[in-house]
Amino acid sequence: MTGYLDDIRVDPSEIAAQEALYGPLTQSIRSLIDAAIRTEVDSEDIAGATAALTQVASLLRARQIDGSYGAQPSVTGVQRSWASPVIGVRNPIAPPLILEHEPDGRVWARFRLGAGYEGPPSLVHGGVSALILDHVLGEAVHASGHWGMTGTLTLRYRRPTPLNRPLRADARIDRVEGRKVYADGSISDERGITVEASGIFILPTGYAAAR
Ligand SMILES: CCCCC/C=C\C/C=C\C/C=C\C/C=C\CCCC(=O)SCCNC(=O)CCNC(=O)[C@H](O)C(C)(C)COP(=O)(O)OP(=O)(O)OC[C@H]1O[C@@H](n2cnc3c(N)ncnc32)[C@H](O)[C@@H]1OP(=O)(O)O
Repeated sequence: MTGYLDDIRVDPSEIAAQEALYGPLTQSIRSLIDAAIRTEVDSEDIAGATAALTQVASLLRARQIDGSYGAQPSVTGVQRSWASPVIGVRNPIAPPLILEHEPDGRVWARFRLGAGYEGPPSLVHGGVSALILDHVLGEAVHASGHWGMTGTLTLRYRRPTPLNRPLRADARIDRVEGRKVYADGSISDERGITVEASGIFILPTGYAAAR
């Protein structure tokens, strides 16, 4: 059965080769998203860009996987995350976050969010903060040797989160109660915490714990 945690293994050098191939494409599309939001070129140039992009899309569509990215071959589950909207090497809407893991289980990342993540003018959209915190808390759960679906995610937006400034996300697990793992985290700017999160991640009925 295809499940949440398919574990299909491939050679790490193949993963590195794919990262080298797809990483620059993704970065180029990220830059394109920002360019499209902020461009002020005239209508002729917009029409030209639209035509060129239609061509690029049909080039990429010549051969595709069916449906979503899903579970792909991986040594560690890494490629399962390549379509992630938070860390995905193949997802241009991912900022992306480059996650660091501490020996004590804490997970953190430094990042910046630009024009594509705006909510209130010049500020980060609250749903984007929720997306990031969901993922980073989930990673802390996974780093602790558990895994689970997000059951409940509670956020407290303490101060506005600025666009185009250095930000940091942090997460750690608090405790494990049966199939439920409780995790906490935050997003901070240079002045301190802007958003706090706590989450309950639940191993679904019928699934085995990760390790
Ligand atoms: C994509 C997710 C995981 C994939 C893992 C893949 C690879 C791992 C690699 C890396 C992972 C790294 C990072 C993770 C990245 C991103 C995280 C994103 C996560 C998501 O984006 S995920 C999508 C949103 N998420 C859902 O789509 C959940 C939909 N939902 C369900 O799938 C079920 O609803 C479920 C499973 C939640 C529970 O179902 P169930 O049948 O297993 O649970 P059951 O009823 O038996 O309850 C057992 C005990 O949990 C309590 N309980 C039940 N529900 C609760 C709730 N909602 N909140 C708080 N407590 C709850 C009960 O009160 C009872 O508590 P008690 O034992 O004390 O009585």
